[in-house]
Amino acid sequence: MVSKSYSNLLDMTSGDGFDFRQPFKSLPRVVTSPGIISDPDWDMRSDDDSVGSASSAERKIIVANFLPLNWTRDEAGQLSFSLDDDALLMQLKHGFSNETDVVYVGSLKVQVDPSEQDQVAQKLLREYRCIPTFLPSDLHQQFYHGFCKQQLWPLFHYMLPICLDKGELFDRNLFQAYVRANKLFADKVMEAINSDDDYVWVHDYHLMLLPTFLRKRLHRIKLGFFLHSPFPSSEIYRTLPVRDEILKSLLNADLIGFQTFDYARHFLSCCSRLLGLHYESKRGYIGIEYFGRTVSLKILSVGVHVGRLESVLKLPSTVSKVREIEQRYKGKMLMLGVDDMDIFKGISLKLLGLELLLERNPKLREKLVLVQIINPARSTGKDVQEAITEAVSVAERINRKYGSSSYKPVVLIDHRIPFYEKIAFYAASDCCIVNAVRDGMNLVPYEYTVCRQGNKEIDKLRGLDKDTRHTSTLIVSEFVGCSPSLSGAFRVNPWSVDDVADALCRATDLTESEKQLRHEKHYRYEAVFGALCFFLQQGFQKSNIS
Ligand SMILES: O=P(O)(O)OC[C@H]1O[C@@H](O)[C@H](O)[C@@H](O)[C@@H]1O
Repeated sequence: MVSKSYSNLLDMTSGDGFDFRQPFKSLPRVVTSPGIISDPDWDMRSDDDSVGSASSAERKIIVANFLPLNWTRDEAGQLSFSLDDDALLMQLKHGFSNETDVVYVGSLKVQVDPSEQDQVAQKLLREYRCIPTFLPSDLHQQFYHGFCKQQLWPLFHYMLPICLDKGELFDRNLFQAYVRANKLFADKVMEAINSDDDYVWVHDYHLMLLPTFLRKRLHRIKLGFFLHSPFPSSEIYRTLPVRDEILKSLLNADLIGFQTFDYARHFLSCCSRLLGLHYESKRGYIGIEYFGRTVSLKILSVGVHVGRLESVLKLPSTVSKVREIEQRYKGKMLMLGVDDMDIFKGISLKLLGLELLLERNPKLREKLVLVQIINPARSTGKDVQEAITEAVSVAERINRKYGSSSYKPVVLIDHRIPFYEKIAFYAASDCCIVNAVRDGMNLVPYEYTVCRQGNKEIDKLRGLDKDTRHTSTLIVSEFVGCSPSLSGAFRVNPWSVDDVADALCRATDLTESEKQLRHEKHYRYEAVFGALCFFLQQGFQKSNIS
């Protein structure tokens, strides 16, 4: 069945015939009959499309660019999949009750031949409750590597496209690919929706047009959107040629979640300055009136799953890795950086800070090591390649200047390492530094703090008793979302190499009791508030959407 509204959407994907700026007129928000929605104009599903039965348990449909799945292909070309327990989306599941049926919709990180897609889709649904979107590879390229990574990602991290010849300028073809991809995701979400009680929770900047497509097709949908990345100041956001389309689409959600108050504030400024909308703020609740609907805004900061980190920390492989790392760097202060390879992580600026520190403090040479773990880049852009080359070249220069045959001040680990090994590095490091020039939240400081608290096995390894107070030292850029919550960290302006070098220097000079106090401040926050944040993230509850 192709309804009138559906054909409009098809028009829109060809770049004309549909105006995103038309809001949806208010229809009654009351669900009149539980179960299958019967309004044919809004309900695009057929019975065959549905996943599960109408009487099944509460269902959350989590939509994200990538499914939380790892894949491998054997020599015969046979694909196999496994759940990626480390994926943030998997962590969200821990907050739902066992009765909740969680279904994921998203892309696979591997291209699947059309002849295999049905079989793979059935298997993934049956075994992992995952519904793959199977974007054609040219569409994925233009949507993800084009519009998302080259245009939205920089802008949302405050970088304006000023270089005309670098392919940074707004490209309407790439935007159309973004529209087409979002529509394909919407098709798959519609397959997953089974009843009016299902909640759809859309994640991140890749899918900002999904609320429009979904609201158009199922007006009474219960729809939340969570932005993992920053939402920039209105002065930056307003430069986006499709600013109204995206803003209005987000307003088609019932609930919009942001990592920090500042990002929500920027969003509100955009709504008021660009769309002339009013909002109401009362007792921690912010509501925007939008064509007869009230859209709620919430701060739902992502946190870490403390229990999961603790269970990995306990593994014998982790404990023996901690021992190995501590022996390798015995007698040296171990500093740690853990970043994805991305132009906004400030890795080279961090290294320049270290270089200045060693230049100014000869007595620290041979005494400290920075281990910088760099997860492989997801973006294929030239800018990322340049950032890698730059970081490697600064690290080599530092090692040439201040290293020796038995000492390297900088150790770059530029490949993915197993999760337990990362956890072991956290546990073994005296100091952790996050120097991003902009980042939505950044969970590294929280993971580091939990791991430094250690456990009985690690204390035993170090010959410590159960009353030992633990220590940790954090240096954190003031431009990352988690920064305001870390009152015991050295906050730095990552653009100031002097500032970074000073913070590194102060970190080398802390007394034991200062390190304990700073650690305890963060650990208390993490164990109590961090867990709360984590569950708030699950807080896409009935009360949030009336
Ligand atoms: O780099 P991608 O694939 O666009 O993914 C973006 C996301 O990457 C994650 O690693 C970050 O934790 C998120 O904050 C971010 O939004």
